[in-house]
Amino acid sequence: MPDQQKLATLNEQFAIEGQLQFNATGDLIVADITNQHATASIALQGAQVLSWAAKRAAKGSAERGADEQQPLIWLSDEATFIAGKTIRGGIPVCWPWFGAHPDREGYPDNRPAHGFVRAVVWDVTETSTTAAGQTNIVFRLPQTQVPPALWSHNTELELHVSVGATLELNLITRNHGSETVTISQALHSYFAVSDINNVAVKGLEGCQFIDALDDWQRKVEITPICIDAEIDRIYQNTKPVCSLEDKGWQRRINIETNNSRSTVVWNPWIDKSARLGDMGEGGYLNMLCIETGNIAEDRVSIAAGAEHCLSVCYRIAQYD
Ligand SMILES: O=P(O)(O)OC[C@H]1O[C@H](O)[C@H](O)[C@@H](O)[C@@H]1O
Repeated sequence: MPDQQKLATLNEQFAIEGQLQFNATGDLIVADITNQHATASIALQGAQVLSWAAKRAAKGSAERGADEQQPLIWLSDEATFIAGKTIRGGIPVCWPWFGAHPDREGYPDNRPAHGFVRAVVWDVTETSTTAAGQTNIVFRLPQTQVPPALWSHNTELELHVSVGATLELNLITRNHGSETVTISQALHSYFAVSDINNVAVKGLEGCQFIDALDDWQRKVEITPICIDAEIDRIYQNTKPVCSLEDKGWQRRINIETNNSRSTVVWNPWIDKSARLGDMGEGGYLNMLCIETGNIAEDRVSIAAGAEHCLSVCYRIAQYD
């Protein structure tokens, strides 16, 4: 159970009647959002979006619900909501490094994969609504959650989430120090799919990728990507739009990005799912990660006093 006093204070300060409320899920506090467009939930731990689903079109309307309410985001049946433990699914924030720490040599193994911000509790600093009926929430990483042994730079990190007819995320890194800071980062979105055998990723054709499953070799993508085995690739210098086509659910998810040069495509398939242990029975069949970020050669340098905003907008469209 989370701290009841903290939960009450959050609701007093930031709840929006009929739209946004803070609730307990396991050990964690979650912001539950509902508005005319969609429902969503976001854990304060990691500022991790856990769900988003569009609302059905009004009854009697000729317009078909954009996706017939299939969820956008996949969350494992075996996800746990335990303080300090990463949650399998949703949209984890990977920062200030993606994957293993870049300086693996000589460090004890206490540098968590994908950085340290996904397993700590963020503050809520602002909630609001817009005339178009969107609900916005801003999270900030508290300085007290930055382990100096892992990150000694004077930076500030915020995640702005907008829940409306689309789901939008803006990850802002501000460099308050006196030296340039270099980060790699990703919004590690797990998408729900009807069946992994029904999907294709389009828009990465022509891009170079690093194949993490083939000795980190550099290769070039030729065709849209269909998945029938484990896949773990970091596409570099990608375009600002790619899409996930799902024949089973007759929908396309457009992934529109800004200030993102890398796209990761990941599905652990059978053996790695067994190793991970929290994917759920057959979970790999119903998810695909397409992650928006800046990784490897695409990592970002932020000058003293400057800021960087990594943005993504997920939009559900008809399958064609
Ligand atoms: O198990 P995690 O630390 O959450 O990482 C899950 C996955 O994240 C990314 O997609 C990486 O490319 C994969 O190599 C990794 O297995």
